[in-house]
Amino acid sequence: MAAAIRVERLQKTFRVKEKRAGLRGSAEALFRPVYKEKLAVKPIGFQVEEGEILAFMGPNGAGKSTTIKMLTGILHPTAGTAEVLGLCPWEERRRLGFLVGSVFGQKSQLWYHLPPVDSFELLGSIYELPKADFIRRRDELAERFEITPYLNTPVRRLSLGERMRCEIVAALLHRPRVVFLDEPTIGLDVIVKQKIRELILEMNREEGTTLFLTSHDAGDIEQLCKRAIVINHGEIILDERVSRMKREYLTYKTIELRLREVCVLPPLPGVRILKQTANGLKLNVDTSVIGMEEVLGQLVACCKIGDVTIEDPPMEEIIAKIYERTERVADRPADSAPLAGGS
Ligand SMILES: Nc1ncnc2c1ncn2[C@@H]1O[C@H](COP(=O)(O)OP(=O)(O)OP(=O)(O)O)[C@@H](O)[C@H]1O
Repeated sequence: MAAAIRVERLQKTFRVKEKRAGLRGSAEALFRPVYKEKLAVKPIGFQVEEGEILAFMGPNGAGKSTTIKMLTGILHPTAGTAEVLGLCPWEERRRLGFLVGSVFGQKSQLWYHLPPVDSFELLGSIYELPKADFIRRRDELAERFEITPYLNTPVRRLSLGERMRCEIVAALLHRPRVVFLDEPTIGLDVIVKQKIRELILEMNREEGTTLFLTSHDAGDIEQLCKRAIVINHGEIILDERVSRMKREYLTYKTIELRLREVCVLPPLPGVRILKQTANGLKLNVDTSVIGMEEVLGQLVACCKIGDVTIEDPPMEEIIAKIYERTERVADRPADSAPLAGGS
């Protein structure tokens, strides 16, 4: 399989003004600014195969967006090389634009006061799509992403989930071979998140699109990706198959229940009660010990449930576990198995 994305020793340093304390410090900084270097992305390297869905995950400020911006040609790196579909993103940005798409969960590419159909029209012209092809593609995507009813509604009146589906359609109009999705499910509720994930998977299956996905959400990674790269402080700390990651780092979930009456849960191995009130129960489930189906089955059998939410461990905890294990591996003899399994 060919590589869709190839990155070698890619690095980005920002020059930032140093902050100084107090009023006097602020005045001095205004007239005699002192700059310092901020290493946002340390030299990193990886490859993404064509048709692969790669999760690029990490906590706030880890360097995910900076990496995506370099791979889409928005930012020039300080050093290193990258190729996306054989093109250098920052030198051949225009050509690359015809081959890749991007969705930024926190930044819209749709005109806020206009209906999506107008933004699509404009994008169709930018991508030089022949009129008939454009209309066929737009209508096919609108149907698949179930946005036909909102095509003529101004974006400002759409819910976040509706807008996100329109954003993805906008990114796919020109049949890109690689799509960068930066936090595509941020701020969405569980059901809408699930829908967006299904649509993303369908797009990969049906069109063979390579997907580069950043997310804080362990659920996105578990459900969408086979491989994940974890970045922290601008450095890749893990490049691993998601199945293995799930076994080693995503080993618990939190279940929160709203109850209609008091519930007495029998002791279950791997299940710890975090909090219990007359009408609520919060549990920690170690999924390496007990399956979620079994726990949910027991809960349904024993309790009158009003509502249930299931949460993945926060990213910070996953990172802490990775470091913990890295340290343990570093203590092992040199001939033992490496931490990063790659793809
Ligand atoms: N234009 C910029 N000028 C100076 N520093 C920047 C700039 N853009 C990003 N940074 C810094 O670089 C580091 C990496 O930022 P980046 O936005 O890539 O992180 P991220 O992993 O995408 O985080 P988040 O999940 O919060 O979006 C951060 O410390 C950030 O403050």
